[in-house]
Parts: sequence; structure tokens; C-alpha cells
Amino acid sequence: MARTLYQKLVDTHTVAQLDRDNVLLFADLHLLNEYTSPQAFAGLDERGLRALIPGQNVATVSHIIPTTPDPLRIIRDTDSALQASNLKRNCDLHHIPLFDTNDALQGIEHVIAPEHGMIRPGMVVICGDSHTTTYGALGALGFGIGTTEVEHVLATQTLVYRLAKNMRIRVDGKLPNGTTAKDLVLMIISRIGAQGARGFVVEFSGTAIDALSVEARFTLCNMAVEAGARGGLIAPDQAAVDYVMQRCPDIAANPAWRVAALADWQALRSDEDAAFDVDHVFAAADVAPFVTWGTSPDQAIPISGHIPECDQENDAEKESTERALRYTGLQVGMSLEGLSVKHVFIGSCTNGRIEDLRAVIATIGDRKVAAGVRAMVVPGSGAVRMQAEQEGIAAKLIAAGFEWRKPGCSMCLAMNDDVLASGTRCASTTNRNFEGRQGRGSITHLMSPAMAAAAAVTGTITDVRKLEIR
Ligand SMILES: CC(C)[C@H](C(=O)O)[C@@H](O)C(=O)O
Ligand code: SF4
Repeated sequence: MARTLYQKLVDTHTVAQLDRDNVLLFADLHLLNEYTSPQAFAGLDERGLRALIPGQNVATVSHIIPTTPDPLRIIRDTDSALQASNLKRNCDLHHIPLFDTNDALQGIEHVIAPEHGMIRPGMVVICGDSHTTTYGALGALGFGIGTTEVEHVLATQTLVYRLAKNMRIRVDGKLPNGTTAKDLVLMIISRIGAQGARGFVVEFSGTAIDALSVEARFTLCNMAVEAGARGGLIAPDQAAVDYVMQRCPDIAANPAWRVAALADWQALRSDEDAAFDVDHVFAAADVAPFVTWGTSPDQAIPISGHIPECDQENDAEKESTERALRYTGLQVGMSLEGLSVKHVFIGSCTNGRIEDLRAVIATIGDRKVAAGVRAMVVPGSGAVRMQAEQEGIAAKLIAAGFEWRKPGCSMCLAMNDDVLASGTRCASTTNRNFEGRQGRGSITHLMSPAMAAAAAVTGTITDVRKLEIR
């Protein structure tokens, strides 16, 4: 029977079919962070269990780590410090490799795992974090789980997994100048809704997807979860294979392994006549720089657009729109262009990679951060940070007035000291604009790195296409 890429990934990892809707799924890799693992380890301790296959687990400190220049990266908040020291203790006890606070390569899990060659096409990757969907960019099935499930995966390297339905999102054509994968995904989410892919694993395909760099594909699959998807996949092509081979020298250098890997990876695509439960088609030409106006990632409009009237007949939608607008201090009919921002945040597992930082530099040219604006760049990992320093990106950012920080989640969700003051409006390259996400009362506008860079140098939300190149 013809199968989708998703079905193939599930089939190769099914240990047992539990019932019609559930399988026991094997995890090739389980990623852990300090935030969703403590109770899971405590649960194992209570039962006298140890991680079953420690080498197929990797941990990092990401959410609570300070990003200030302090080389020791000392965590002052006692609860957070305890989370980090617990993770260290637990990883030592269970022999799980850890990117600890003082590790030069530490970073956000979804940035470090691919860059170290840990993610390869055909894998199942699980993590107690919703943005694990990122790995679909390499043809790996990644998804987030809760802390009780983390315990189960540690103990058995498997998970009771409810099967998802198949959705295909096809995007053909060429993304217009000044637009990126971030704009594309914001457009898709604004069209299908924050719950539009709920219960589905989405496969992205089409000529516009083929043309995306691997890092741009990470951005796209990372945000699939913001449409409610349980996974986002892209069939691995030559670009994905090259990306992985460059990071897996042991496979690349061993002829037998390389041939076997390439044969496996080539089969990782949906069969011609595979059936999808839902199909969506979008034109790349319709993408413009997108910016969110509300408190849900689907409340996004093109920069040239206006905040839309909601469906007046739908009480729930009316109430949530009114609430969102009250929170963001905006009104129906308003344009976002020219709206002043006091803060700019560039980073996160969505847009904290080297290509994102290159886009920032290309946008700002010789401009400086506008007076009265605080702009912060937080690379997604130590490796990204080092590369940006080698390429001269860091020096340019600092000269332009940006704060150049150490890696971590930082102001994506403000679990460390990088917290916005109430009422502060922020242009942000992150993935969630929920109420209070970047600090109580803070207002988040999601956008691409180039758009955030344009906001930093102008002090207002600006159409990057109108910014003269210099
Ligand atoms: C803290 C963690 C559980 C959470 C997630 O699952 O996504 C966080 O990373 C986020 O982005 O909101
Ligand atoms: S960067 Fe943001 S979205 Fe990504 S894992 Fe950290 S908190 Fe979650």
C-alpha cells in the first residue's frame, strides 16, 4: 500500500501496535533540557531505574541560562540554579551526555542537535519540548512530549504514541525578495489557524520548499507546531543529505555506511499515490513580510495589510480578538507599519542560526540601532556564536549598538533575567506571541530576522523591502 513519509517513519520505529490508534514507538534520540526533565528523573529514582540507553539521550541547559557575558555563566536565581545542578547530577548518574552551562557549545536543544550531526533523515527524535518538530527539516520525525512521557522514554527508549493524520502543504513558486521561511510560515499559520493542523503531521513540499536552505527549513518545521501540528516534515533531498554528511564525518568517510545511508534516505519520501487526509496549496508569490498583531501566531498580516475585522458571528473568535487587541494596544483597521518598538530580540530556536544573523547584518548595512531602542542578539548555540564572531558578524552588531549575548532561549520566553518590562513593545524573531511570553505585560510582534533588523535601525515596524540597501 502506498505510504506517506510520515507513515514510513512510524512503521520503521514501531515496536508494537497497541491498538488501532496507538503504537509503541522507538526513539533513536531523546533530548532533554533542565526544565522538563527533573520530575522524570525523580520518577526513575523512585522506581530504582536507570536510563535504558544513555548514549541515545543528550541533554542541554537552555531555558534558564543567563546570556550575559559572564564567562562562568553563574545562575543567580536559586530555583533555576537548582534546575541546572539537578540536570548535571542526573546526567552524571545516568551517564547521559550533557552540554552544561559552562560548555562552549551549549545552546538551545533544537539548534545544537542538528549542528552536531545528531539528527539524520529517517530518525525519530523526541524531547520534552514542543519545538522538536524542527527536525522534520531533515526528514526526521520530531515531536514534543510531557514530563511523564520523558520518564517513560528514559526508562524504555520508547513511547506510547497516538498516530497522527496526514496533511500535505504544498508551496510552489519563488519567495519574493525580502521574504523568508519565517514569512512563509506566518502566512500559512494565519491562513489555516493556530489549530489548523491539530492532530496532523504536516509534510511540506513543492518548488518553494525545495528551494529553501536547510536552516530555513528548520524555521518552517519549528513553527509547524504553532499551527497545532504534531510534526512537520520535508523529504530529504541533496541539500539535506549534504548538510548531514558535513556534520557526520564518520558516515561520510566510511564507504559502506555512506552507501547504506544514502539508499535509506532516498526512500524517505511519500509514495506517488499516497493518500493525505488534508491537502493545502499555497503560492510562494503571495508571501510578503508578515508580522503578528495579536497574542497568537495566527494573528498575523502582511506588512502592507491592516488588522482585519474578525468574524462577528463567532462569539469565541470575537472575544479572543478583542482581548488580543486590548492586550497589544491596537485596533481593527490599523497598519503595523510605523508602529514604534522599544525592544528588538533576535534569537531562539526559530531564528537564532548563522543564516539569520547574516540576514540581520545584510539588512542593517552601516546603520545603527535607533535611539531609544534596545536590541539584543542571542545566538542559538555556542557554535553559532563562534561562527558569527569568526565571520565578523558579532563585531558589526556590537558596532551598530546591538547587545551580543551568550546562547540560550533568553527572551523567547523570559525564564532567565532577559525579561521585558510591562508595556514594552518588542519586534521579535521568536515563535510565540502569547500574553506575557517575554515578560508580564510585554507585547510581542513576531517577524523575520530581516524585519526585526529593520525595526532595530528605524525604531519602528518597517517594511524591509523599503529599506535602502547600504
Ligand atoms: C519550556 C518548554 C516546555 C516550552 C515548550 O515545550 O515549547 C518552551 O520551550 C516554549 O517554547 O514554550
Ligand atoms: S528558544 Fe523559545 S521556543 Fe525554542 S525551545 Fe527555547 S523557549 Fe522554546
